[in-house]
Amino acid sequence: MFKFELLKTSKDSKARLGKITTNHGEIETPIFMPVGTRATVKTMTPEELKDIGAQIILSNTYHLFLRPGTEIIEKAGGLHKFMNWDKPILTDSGGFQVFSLSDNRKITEEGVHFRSHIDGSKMFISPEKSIDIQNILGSDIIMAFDECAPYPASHEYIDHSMRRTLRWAERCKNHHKNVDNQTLFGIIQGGMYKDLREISAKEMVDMDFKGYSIGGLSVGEPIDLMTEILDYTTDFMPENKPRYLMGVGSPDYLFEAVERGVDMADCVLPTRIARNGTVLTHQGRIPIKNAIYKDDFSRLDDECDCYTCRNYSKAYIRHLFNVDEILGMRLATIHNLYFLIDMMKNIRESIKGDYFLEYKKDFYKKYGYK
Ligand SMILES: CC(C)(C)OC(=O)NCc1c[nH]c2nc(N)[nH]c(=O)c12
Ligand SMILES: [Zn+2]
Repeated sequence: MFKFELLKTSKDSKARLGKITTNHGEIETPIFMPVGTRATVKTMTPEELKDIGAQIILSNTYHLFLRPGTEIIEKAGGLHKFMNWDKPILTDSGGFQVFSLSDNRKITEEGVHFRSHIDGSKMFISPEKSIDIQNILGSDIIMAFDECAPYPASHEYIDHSMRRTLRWAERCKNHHKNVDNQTLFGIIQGGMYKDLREISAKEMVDMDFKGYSIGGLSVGEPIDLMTEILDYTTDFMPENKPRYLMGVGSPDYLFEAVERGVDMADCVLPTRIARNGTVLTHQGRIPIKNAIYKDDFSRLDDECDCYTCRNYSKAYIRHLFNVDEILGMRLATIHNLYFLIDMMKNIRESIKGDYFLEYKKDFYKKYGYK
């Protein structure tokens, strides 16, 4: 089953509070979703994810199709069982990954021919194939197969790509049968062109999906351009359906997205930068490997009460990174994910109490944003 309840919309911005109900549990929005591309949120156990408050995680059609392959996951009884995660899972459709991971790919009306980035073997994914794979994975929310167009790109290229993505979305909708257990979201494309974003949004809304993603943003464009296109696009999206901004996950991008009416976001940022020792704190990012922390016995962030901050010092975590100990990556990941998940909890509280814009201003000032 799938239900989205819009609980409150702010008076002084488009920020809103919602609740999504799925077969595997409820999701309070706005929400940040940790990315577990290959059936694991890197370095974290499911128990640790629950402990930091993760409500839903992402996984990826393209990567799991390549390894371990759908046969193994089917035999395991689906992705929830395979990875021992009994809360909601959202899978991305693989389109984006094909475009960003594999070279010498060929896009045709039928689908995308590409070579596996693992062993170079010839592969093919179509809208129908993507739906079939996601059906085997058994994720609660699945994505239409789209082309996430490169940035920058000409109006002509984006127009052509966006219209093909619309035709692919239609094919996904027609092919998707498991509607009771899996909910298909359409993905709005259109690059940085408002006219194309409007066409994509209106056509997608006409196809009546249960939720909509905004794709093709945070692809390297300046944040002001991202927020301008996002602000324009959300106005064409139905109030009573979730809005999911893909690939967004630094604190400022999340605040800007929520302010413009976005309910869901995902990004590898917090987990990826944690593994190379960049820690998110309320005073901005800190490079924990830096020697200045070698005898600093304070916690990573004096306002954080995550497992890492309650039990370890900067000096210890810097030591772990310095001698390449895996625990360092784990402790930094726990903290970075908790930081964003807790920030989103505070954002939900601020919308509830009608002080979202004030909270954003305070956060930006402390963090060092403009
Ligand atoms: C470069 C990063 C990953 C930061 O952002 C984007 O590319 N943002 C766009 C994006 C992320 N994930 C997607 N999945 C799909 N199906 N389509 C998309 O457009 C995207
Ligand atoms: Zn912490």
